Amino acid sequence: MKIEERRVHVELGDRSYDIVIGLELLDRLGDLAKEVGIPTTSSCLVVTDANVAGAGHLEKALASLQKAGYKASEAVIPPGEESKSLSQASVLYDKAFEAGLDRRSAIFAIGGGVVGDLAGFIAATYMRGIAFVQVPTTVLAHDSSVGGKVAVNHPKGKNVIGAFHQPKLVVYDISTLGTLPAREIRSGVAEVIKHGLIWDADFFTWMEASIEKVCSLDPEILADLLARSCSVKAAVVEKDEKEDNLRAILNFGHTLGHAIESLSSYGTYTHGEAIAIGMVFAAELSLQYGRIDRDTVERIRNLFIRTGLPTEIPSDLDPVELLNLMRQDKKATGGKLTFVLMSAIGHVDVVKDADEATVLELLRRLGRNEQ
Ligand SMILES: NC(=O)c1ccc[n+]([C@@H]2O[C@H](COP(=O)([O-])OP(=O)(O)OC[C@H]3O[C@@H](n4cnc5c(N)ncnc54)[C@H](O)[C@@H]3O)[C@@H](O)[C@H]2O)c1
Ligand SMILES: O=C(O)C(=O)C[C@@H](O)[C@H](O)[C@H](O)COP(=O)(O)O
Ligand SMILES: [Zn+2]
Repeated sequence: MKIEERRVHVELGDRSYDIVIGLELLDRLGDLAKEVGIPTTSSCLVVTDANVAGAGHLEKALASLQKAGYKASEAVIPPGEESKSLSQASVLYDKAFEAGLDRRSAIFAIGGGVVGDLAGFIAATYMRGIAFVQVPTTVLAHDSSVGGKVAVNHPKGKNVIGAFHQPKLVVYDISTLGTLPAREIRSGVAEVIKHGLIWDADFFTWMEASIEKVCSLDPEILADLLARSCSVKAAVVEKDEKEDNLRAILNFGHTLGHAIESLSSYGTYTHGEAIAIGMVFAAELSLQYGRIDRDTVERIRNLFIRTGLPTEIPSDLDPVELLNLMRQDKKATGGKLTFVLMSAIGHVDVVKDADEATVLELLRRLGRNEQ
């Protein structure tokens, strides 16, 4: 099967790059890297996880890089959020030295958000920063591969040790999504829905009409969907690369979502599942503030339910502990609770001093599954 390749440009001056979306792009990875000027004269390192390697995607990527003249070494990390750690970063620095990477070398991140965030963090810091190429292999990674946020986790919180380091190129081979478990497809769709909710009401309405087709991975529909979702992300990042203000809207649903991930030790919910719960909570809080009506909240909840995502706050998570974690969120300053709240579908604002009593009451009520 053939589809027309889509390209989304991210305009950031001398840090600009393209997101190339299409089928069987791994076979062209080496040539695409050469086109953006990554030299073949220095060694490169391909980072992936064991599931992605086991699905055959690493082998393809290595073959393509070698065919294009790159001397490529590999580093395969254990799958899962636990790998986004300083100890795993240390293992990768050792690999980078062993592979002889120099300041003109590049790192290729082939995988989901975990691989992309971790490998990007190594690229941002090894020898004070070298080039990297994002090769997303999950639906969710349409978000993580774009925008340059790279990080590892710390016991104090998610993504709290990190940097802004833009990739040179994003190669999104949607053929790789064929081996992705169904749960991970749904998880990634949560960030797509987020992009509609924060920026593009028509996109959200289109998702309501097409959600079943989206989850069935029809390549044409998928390519359109991912290009449109990446375009929202690119538009926001172009306006505010380092999250001085506007970029915080990309954190819609993440104040509670990150707290849920952290309190459940990153083991129970995927990132997409946690932020789906967080987005429904943010919609409910927006309703409490009189910013949107009940029908809008239910429209949002229904789309998540139809996607197969959770929407209820887990009753085993203590609301007070969730609140404490939300106070430490990166968006919060002076310990004040910060939420991204809606004023309509497609429109959100950052609210910097949400009332703690209101938030706690809502956490308690929704944790008992009352509406
Ligand atoms: N940097 C950002 O802007 C940003 C944005 C969103 C999310 N994130 C981060 O991304 C991470 C979540 O990313 P994710 O959902 O992609 O998780 P992930 O990287 O853990 O991938 C999900 C699972 O799918 C497996 N997998 C990946 N590709 C596969 C394929 N093609 N075939 C078979 N299995 C495959 C992985 O091994 C893993 O088990 C979180 O750490 C989150 O914080 C970062
Ligand atoms: O790119 C951004 O900015 C985002 O907020 C995108 C989020 O989907 C993503 O989960 C990001 O990693 C969260 O950033 P953080 O700064 O809250 O850790
Ligand atoms: Zn996210």
